[in-house]
Amino acid sequence: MAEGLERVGLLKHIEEWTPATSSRTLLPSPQDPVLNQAPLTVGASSYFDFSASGRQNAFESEGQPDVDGMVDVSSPQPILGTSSTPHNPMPVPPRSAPLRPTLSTDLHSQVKSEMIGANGQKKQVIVLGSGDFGLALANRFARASYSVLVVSRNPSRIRQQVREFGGKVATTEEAHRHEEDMRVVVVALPFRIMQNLDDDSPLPDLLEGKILIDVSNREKPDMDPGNRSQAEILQMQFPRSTVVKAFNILSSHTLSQGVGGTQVPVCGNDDEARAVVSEMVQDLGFIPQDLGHLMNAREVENMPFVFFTAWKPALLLSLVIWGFFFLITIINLDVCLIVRNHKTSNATIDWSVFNALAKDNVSTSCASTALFLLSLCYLPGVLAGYLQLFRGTKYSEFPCCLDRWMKGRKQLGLIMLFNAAIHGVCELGGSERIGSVGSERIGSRGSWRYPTFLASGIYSLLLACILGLTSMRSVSVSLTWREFSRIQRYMGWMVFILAILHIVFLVWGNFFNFSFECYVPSIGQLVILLPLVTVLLKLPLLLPSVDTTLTNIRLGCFVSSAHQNG
Ligand SMILES: NC(=O)C1=CN([C@@H]2O[C@H](COP(=O)(O)OP(=O)(O)OC[C@H]3O[C@@H](n4cnc5c(N)ncnc54)[C@H](OP(=O)(O)O)[C@@H]3O)[C@@H](O)[C@H]2O)C=CC1
Ligand SMILES: [Cu+2]
Repeated sequence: MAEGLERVGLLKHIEEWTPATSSRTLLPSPQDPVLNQAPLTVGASSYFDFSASGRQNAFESEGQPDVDGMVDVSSPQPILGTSSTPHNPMPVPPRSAPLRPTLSTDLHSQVKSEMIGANGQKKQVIVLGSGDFGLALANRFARASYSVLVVSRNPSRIRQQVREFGGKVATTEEAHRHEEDMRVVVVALPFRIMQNLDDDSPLPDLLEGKILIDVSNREKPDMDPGNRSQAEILQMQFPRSTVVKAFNILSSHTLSQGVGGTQVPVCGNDDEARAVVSEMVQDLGFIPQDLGHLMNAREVENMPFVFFTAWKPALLLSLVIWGFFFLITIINLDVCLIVRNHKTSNATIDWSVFNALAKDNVSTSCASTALFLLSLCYLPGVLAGYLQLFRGTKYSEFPCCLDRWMKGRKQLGLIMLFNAAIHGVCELGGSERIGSVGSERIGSRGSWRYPTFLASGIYSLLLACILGLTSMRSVSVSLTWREFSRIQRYMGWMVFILAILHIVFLVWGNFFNFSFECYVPSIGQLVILLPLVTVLLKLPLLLPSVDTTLTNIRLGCFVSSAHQNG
């Protein structure tokens, strides 16, 4: 083995201990072809992709969602990937400690020139294992013009398939004999197989001294953050190789569908090896997210187990709000009607009022929830504005609850749209209450209030749909930063104001009627309160002098000497 290494000139390099230096996020520029591959479905975060985009959406247009205030909304940001820095999912541990034996810079240049194709030749990679993931990855590399060698125990089984996408197949022994100059190996074998290699397995010889890309995932999440990652265990098993964790958050389906644009965490102890792998990630149309030390693979291996984490608080809150309004509609519109009828005519209870429960009550609850959630999208931005004015800077963190609230706005916004859409569709069929109860409130169909009430609701919903559409990555990439931010900010507020008007026309004349017929205020009175508070709080921020100060703060200027001194 040592002879083999000397022959390929590696042994003298791999003895070196090179401390890693800096962590770096390899993000493409807005001009990067990767970004312009439209339309890309972005892994798990497709549809209205507020989350992965570095841009702010309508529900984040104020108060700088980049909570630490390091991203300036006034200057163009790369469309994808900016979120990796402010929203880095894990802390990168200090990088000062000496690490494992790593590839030296010389070796890296050698690897790069041979593998990255600096001399005009094809970039090369070995994929170990011909399972679903191994073959999907090999295919993807071949499509990115790599020279791919798939190493299998049974090459004849997959030869035809691999040939079709332009790859080669070999056994481990053949690969070791003929492909010694291929420096990067993707280990696409189940982890337990790597742990139970036979003593006479030829694999260690093949992997010796190479960059090993560990794509393995755990079978269940690791609850103990102190436990070593599979990548670290692999590194211990092959101390003369350089292990880099990457690609594990993708699925074989994503790879074979040609989907790109997803952020792929890359971590390993060697800076240069990470750079090589990051470049490979980029070549496949993904966005490398350099997470530094291999220790971070502990978190990275847990990522595939994350299940709607970001959505849980927003969904729970929306459900509570919806349930509350549903209860109010039942009391206000149904029970109240029964009691009133019973009192006036002493007739038997008319259960037929509940006939509209499934449609009209649901529709009203959805409308109320939508407006309430819309207020919750804008209120934190307004509060953040006051906080920034008070502090005189954007370079300070928001309190924890405000921070989490701001980060949850994208989810709240989408749930708002969902509720508004249900309301819109339900009302398409006509509401019995518009004809009966509604006519008392909004006036007869001939009056100006009824069509204005309808129009404000319809326009609000349509604009909200446009907002949602422009937040889709495939649409947003076709807009400049300025276009995007203007649409999101101004259209967002238009949606909000129109939705408020929709309710104002509904409760017109009855807003100050506090008779509380069934001991609860009307649904209109309840639902309008928070939006009004939000708008009233917003108004002082629009005063020219306040607006200028706030704009300066958001451009990064300090306007408070107190803060500067502090
Ligand atoms: N499937 C997916 O979507 C994803 C998978 N991963 C990770 O990728 C790795 C591979 O996954 P996947 O392709 O689904 O796994 P599979 O079980 O489908 O394939 C693994 C391959 O390993 C080889 N193999 C199996 N047993 C042995 C053995 N005893 N000795 C040597 N080689 C063996 C086989 O290839 P051959 O017969 O050619 O030797 C087999 O096809 C795993 O670590 C997994 O966690 C990560 C992200 C997503
Ligand atoms: Cu409505």
